[in-house]
Amino acid sequence: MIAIEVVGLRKSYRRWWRPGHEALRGVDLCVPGGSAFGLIGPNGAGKTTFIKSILGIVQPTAGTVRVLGGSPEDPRIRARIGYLPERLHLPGSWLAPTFLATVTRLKGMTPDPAANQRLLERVGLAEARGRRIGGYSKGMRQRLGLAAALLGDPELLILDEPTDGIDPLGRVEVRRILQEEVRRGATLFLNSHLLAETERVCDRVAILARGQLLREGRLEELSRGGALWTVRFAPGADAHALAAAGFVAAETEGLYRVEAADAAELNAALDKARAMGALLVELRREARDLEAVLTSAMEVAA
Ligand SMILES: Nc1ncnc2c1ncn2[C@@H]1O[C@H](COP(=O)(O)OP(=O)(O)OP(=O)(O)O)[C@@H](O)[C@H]1O
Repeated sequence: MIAIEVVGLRKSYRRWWRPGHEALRGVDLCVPGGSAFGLIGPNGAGKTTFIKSILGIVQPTAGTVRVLGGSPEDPRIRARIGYLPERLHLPGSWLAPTFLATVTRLKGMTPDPAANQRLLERVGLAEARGRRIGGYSKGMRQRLGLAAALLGDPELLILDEPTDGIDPLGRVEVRRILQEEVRRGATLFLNSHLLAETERVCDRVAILARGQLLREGRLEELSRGGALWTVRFAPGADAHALAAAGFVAAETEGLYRVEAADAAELNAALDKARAMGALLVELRREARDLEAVLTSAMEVAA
């Protein structure tokens, strides 16, 4: 099943006093059901516009959007989605249980006080349930927003910066909740500027910049694309000769790094090493972290 299918999505924000700004410039994207999908990109890339478009909050200028097999404007589809917006507007004079009960009703479900209490416990707000929301800290408001998104075990969770304002230990808890949701079978669509968070939670990633998709794919494939290899030779290898063949000695004895764009280049380098008596005992490609993947995608696009 495909959870989100977007074809040729464009969005121009028009203001009467200046020409329209094109926030999305022809985005095609397919998010498989059950995946944990991370959208990353620099400020102003169009990530929030993309999220609002797939939720039907923003009307696309062109293109088609299908979510859970239907239109995001269909209330029956919306009821199957849990959404945490980037900017939360919460009623300050309310208590958290009242807020959750109201959101439950708005989603067309019957409020279940016991289930909502468990949800507040799950997001770490059990002790704050008797306090007015207006007195909550930014992180607490964010936790409440997450609880609202989780109401009714939605099939698709769309979270825009879910850990914004949440302290480091709280982030670990949120990450655990997101992982539990994916294990339950929910599809997760996450926009986070914390790359380490996306890296830990998501199995697929898309990079958006200046309204266009630069890269998309499985995280392990995107991070594999590097040309750097770590090689271990058996003790006794001639370091000087290896250096001349392009093998740079690493911190640990016997370990070397070599750059090779493809299998042919790598094997040519290894043949040279073996010809000088070096015996290969270990070989692995250096994985790039998400920051390196993003940086290189941005450099290529520049
Ligand atoms: N309502 C709006 N009216 C006019 N321009 C807008 C509006 N919303 C967003 N934009 C513009 O569209 C572009 C994309 O904005 P968007 O908020 O989607 O980016 P983003 O990737 O979510 O950014 P950030 O990471 O900083 O939150 C920006 O240039 C922004 O100024």
